[in-house]
Amino acid sequence: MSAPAILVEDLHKSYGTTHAVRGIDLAVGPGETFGFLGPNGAGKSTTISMLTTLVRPTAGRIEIAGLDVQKVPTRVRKLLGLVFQESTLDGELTAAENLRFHADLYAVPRAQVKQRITQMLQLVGLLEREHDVAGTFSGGMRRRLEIARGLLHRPRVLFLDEPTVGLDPQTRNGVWEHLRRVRESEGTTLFLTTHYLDEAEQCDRIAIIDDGRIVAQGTPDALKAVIGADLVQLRTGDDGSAVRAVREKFGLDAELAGERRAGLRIRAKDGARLVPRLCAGLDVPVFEVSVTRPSLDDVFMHHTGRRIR
Ligand SMILES: Nc1ncnc2c1ncn2[C@@H]1O[C@H](COP(=O)(O)OP(=O)(O)OP(=O)(O)O)[C@@H](O)[C@H]1O
Repeated sequence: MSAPAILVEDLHKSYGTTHAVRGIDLAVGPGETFGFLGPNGAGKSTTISMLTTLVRPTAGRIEIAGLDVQKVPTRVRKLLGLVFQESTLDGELTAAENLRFHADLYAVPRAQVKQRITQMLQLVGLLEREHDVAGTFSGGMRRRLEIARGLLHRPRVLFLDEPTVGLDPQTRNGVWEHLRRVRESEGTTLFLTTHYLDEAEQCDRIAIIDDGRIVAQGTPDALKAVIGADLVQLRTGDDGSAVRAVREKFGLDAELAGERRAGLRIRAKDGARLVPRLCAGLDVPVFEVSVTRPSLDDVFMHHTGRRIR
């Protein structure tokens, strides 16, 4: 059996009295897309910096494709591709020149460089901009060029720290379309940090990180299944008696939404089926109904008591 692409055991990092990472364990399989989801300051960047040999852990162990990051950092670095929050492209070089510079740094065999650059630019949809200066590229194009560059030397793992932060939703979708193609055609393991819920949804598995600890880990569906039920929200003519009726007639867990006249909330397995029965069975007028499936934000709330933002 091949070694996990990433193996982390009891990882810690302190900066003076700030305990940024407080004992993280995880294993990511080859070819998997793994997301690290958490709010600002949760410890995502610190973790990714340790995984990529840029920051020394205070304690713990990291292996990339079976190699110990602290014992053989130089060998590990060759197995990694990096896309960081801040662009590190040279704006005065063309797209192809940026990639060629990287190919030299990573000693990509000369005979392969030209073809590999063409392949990667094609993969991220930038082949026709090959000879344009990177400084003229939009934010989304720059990010795609960085992804191409990160993959050029065929890394085992491509690390992406907040790969679409600051991009508008449409551009973010575009970047993800290309990341999906990367998964399919290159089979690279992707490890990314994000505080966007929709981005986390794209991952095979995610770890939810808060205050330096992983509070939950699994596939997005499995994590949402822990919440177990849809949220049905109603606004009625008399929310108090509606809550009592839902409990007595339907045997369901209902509560007032908080403020006066803010409605009531019911957790139920199949919200859409419940709604017509509720409307028919309640003796008070129903003004508004909504059914929400559990989101990763609900999962975050469930484990931390807070919203991700
Ligand atoms: N070089 C450093 N020196 C001191 N404290 C640091 C350093 N880097 C990070 N920290 C602290 O460690 C904690 C975790 O920060 P980190 O940047 O890893 O979080 P994050 O989840 O990546 O958040 P963001 O998305 O805002 O980057 C924070 O309290 C931060 O202030």
